[in-house]
Amino acid sequence: MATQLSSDEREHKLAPLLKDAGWKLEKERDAITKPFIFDNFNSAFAFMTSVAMKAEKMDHHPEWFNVYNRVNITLSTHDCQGLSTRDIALAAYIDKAAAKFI
Ligand SMILES: C[C@H](O)[C@H](O)[C@H]1CNC2=NC(N)=NC(=O)C2=N1
Repeated sequence: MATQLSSDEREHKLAPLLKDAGWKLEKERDAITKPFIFDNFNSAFAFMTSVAMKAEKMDHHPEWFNVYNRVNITLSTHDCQGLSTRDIALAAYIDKAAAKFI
């Protein structure tokens, strides 16, 4: 069972994503969000496919919204109603995957 990030994890694992990697905390709940822009729909969907495969392996799924070349992603852990280390791990994968398709 996932548990919410501790204050130590927020300081050492979450803060770098917010400071350096373009993720933002949502205002109304404990979640992080980031917009991605690709050259076209094909690249956006290839990226989404890569993230979808990883999400299935992790049994941890993004909330996302796609229009043509834009993908807005929100991460949070429903099981603990907030951010967990699973979101940190998926965010790291997402940033790596995006770099291949942007
Ligand atoms: C039953 C299944 O393991 C759970 O519902 C998984 C699936 N994917 C999930 N994804 C996310 N983002 N949060 C969860 O708590 C979660 N739980």
